[in-house]
Amino acid sequence: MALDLRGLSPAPVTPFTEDGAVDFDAIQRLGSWLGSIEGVKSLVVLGHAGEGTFLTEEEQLDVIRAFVASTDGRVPVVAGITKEGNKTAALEAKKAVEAGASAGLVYPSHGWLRFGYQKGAPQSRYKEIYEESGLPLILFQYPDNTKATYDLDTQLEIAGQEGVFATKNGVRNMRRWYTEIPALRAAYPELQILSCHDEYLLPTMFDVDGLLVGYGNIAPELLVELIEAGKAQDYPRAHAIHERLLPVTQNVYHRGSHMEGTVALKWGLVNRGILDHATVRTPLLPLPEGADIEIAAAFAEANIGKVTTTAAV
Ligand SMILES: N[C@@H](CC=O)C(=O)O
Repeated sequence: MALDLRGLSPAPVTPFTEDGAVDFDAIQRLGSWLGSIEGVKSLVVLGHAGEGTFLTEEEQLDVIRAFVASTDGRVPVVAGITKEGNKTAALEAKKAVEAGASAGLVYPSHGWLRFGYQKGAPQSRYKEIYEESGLPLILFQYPDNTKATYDLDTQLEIAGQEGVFATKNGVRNMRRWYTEIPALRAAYPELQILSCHDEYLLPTMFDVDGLLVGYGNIAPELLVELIEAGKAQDYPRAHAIHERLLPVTQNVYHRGSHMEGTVALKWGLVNRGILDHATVRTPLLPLPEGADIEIAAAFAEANIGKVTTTAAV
């Protein structure tokens, strides 16, 4: 029975202490709060929002364990699998299983971003990772404007492989979205389709089973509602949620680069009362002066306040 991600899968940040170590107390606060929200189906760690590739291998495994422990194992943890070679990625997945991960989000091999991929290579990556680790896998579709975006045939072949049960789609090209999502659905009705278009979720909400997003760190309650509205094909309700979120979306995701979004997410969590500060690891840099004040104003405008559940404090 495949893991059910038909709802919200936030990609939690990795909190750090002010001197740069992984902050396990903050992971406990963040994970237990997110995991307590109805509609949250998994926590996806070690992705971009989680600064996964900025952690040592030992820290990566500790982070998986800590997020599993934060919900007493009730909410499955999905681990980002990011190593460049198939063999190294497969071993990474195997260790993630040992640390308690229930599924893996497989990133494209980094070099493909610059050079593109050989036909068949992405399929071999998923196959080798699954064969070595047995970890159920999520197909990760990168944006159309990168060379690591998979054409439809490649996606269909990966989606049909043993062990692949979901896709996280961030293609950011609606022409492709409108043809490729229906084609994936028609070929594999059981494939779980998740959008990750953090910076403009609304247009994708009516075709998906859920969201796998960094945005889920800071406004999980409203995103769960947005998913429900999308599934009900209730455009006015979805649009109203989008409008309410807009100041936050603009201040977190409509920034200079998507990388800044991760830093902004941490400021968002400061506003929610989950983090005390927004320390990140380089090459991420602090946001320009004043951004924290603008983010706080955006949360106030959207009427998103501090978390009050006892699990979080
Ligand atoms: N929304 C982003 C998050 C990065 O992992 C994406 O499109 O993948």
